[in-house]
Amino acid sequence: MSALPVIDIHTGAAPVLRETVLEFDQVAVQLGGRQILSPTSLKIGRGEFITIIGPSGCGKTTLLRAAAGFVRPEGGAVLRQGRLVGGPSREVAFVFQDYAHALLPWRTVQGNVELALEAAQVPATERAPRAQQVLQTVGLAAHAAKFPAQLSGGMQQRVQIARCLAQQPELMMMDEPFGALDAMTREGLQDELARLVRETGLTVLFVTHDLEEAIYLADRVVALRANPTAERPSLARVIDVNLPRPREQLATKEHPEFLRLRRELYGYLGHGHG
Ligand SMILES: Nc1ncnc2c1ncn2[C@@H]1O[C@H](COP(=O)(O)OP(=O)(O)OP(=O)(O)O)[C@@H](O)[C@H]1O
Repeated sequence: MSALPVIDIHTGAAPVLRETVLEFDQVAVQLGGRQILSPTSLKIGRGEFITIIGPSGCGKTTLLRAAAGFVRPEGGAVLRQGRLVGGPSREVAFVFQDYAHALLPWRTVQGNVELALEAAQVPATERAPRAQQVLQTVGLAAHAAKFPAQLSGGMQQRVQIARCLAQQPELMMMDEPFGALDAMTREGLQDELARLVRETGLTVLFVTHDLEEAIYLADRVVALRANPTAERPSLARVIDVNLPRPREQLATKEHPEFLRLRRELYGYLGHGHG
């Protein structure tokens, strides 16, 4: 099993080796007769937080869908733990931007979380305590009996995240999960997610249009390019974010390294250079 050298920014200890959990090996995807992803290679280590940025339509969602086995590449391969990804698996959870449609409105918060446990054929008697435990983790234990429509957008998104955690996935794919939320709620959820990832050791691929969010959350930021060609492939940049953790909204975003990264990546969100 290959491994990536990584500086352990949590402890400041000597470089550690991370086992590769997901590998894109020359992955190429065409949709509607158009090349969306040109051959893209990337190795992702266990517990890494990868954010993906790039202009609209450059294939960010497509990359997540290929990783989850929803899209079959016509070139190259996606490997999970060294094994070819042939289709969807419970080891990979998906969090969508549109929480309102992701949750079942006629089920309570707890009922929505239990859905993941039903799908995994967890015995009925174990479902309630496990759902309650996950709801505790995301701070929603007191709201277990409510219905989604009785919750704020941020809380509904936490229910969706709780449902994914209940699935006990290895990888979490998050497609602009906080895109529809107001700035305050969004920042709160960013910090909560960073904590959850630290505690669970989950590996996350997170698509966002928000450059600050991308840097704030990431161990590495992956910048994709639209309309790839042989000379200008999909993978524009992969940038290490060596900001200390745990991060803080004000202190981290004022850190000189944060500002340097922000300047460096600005061009890749359609501001002219890419
Ligand atoms: N099933 C499909 N058939 C044909 N074309 C598709 C299909 N799915 C996506 N596309 C096209 O592929 C391109 C990449 O889509 P994708 O959703 O991956 O981009 P994205 O970078 O996530 O975009 P956005 O930032 O706007 O969400 C887009 O031009 C989209 O219209």
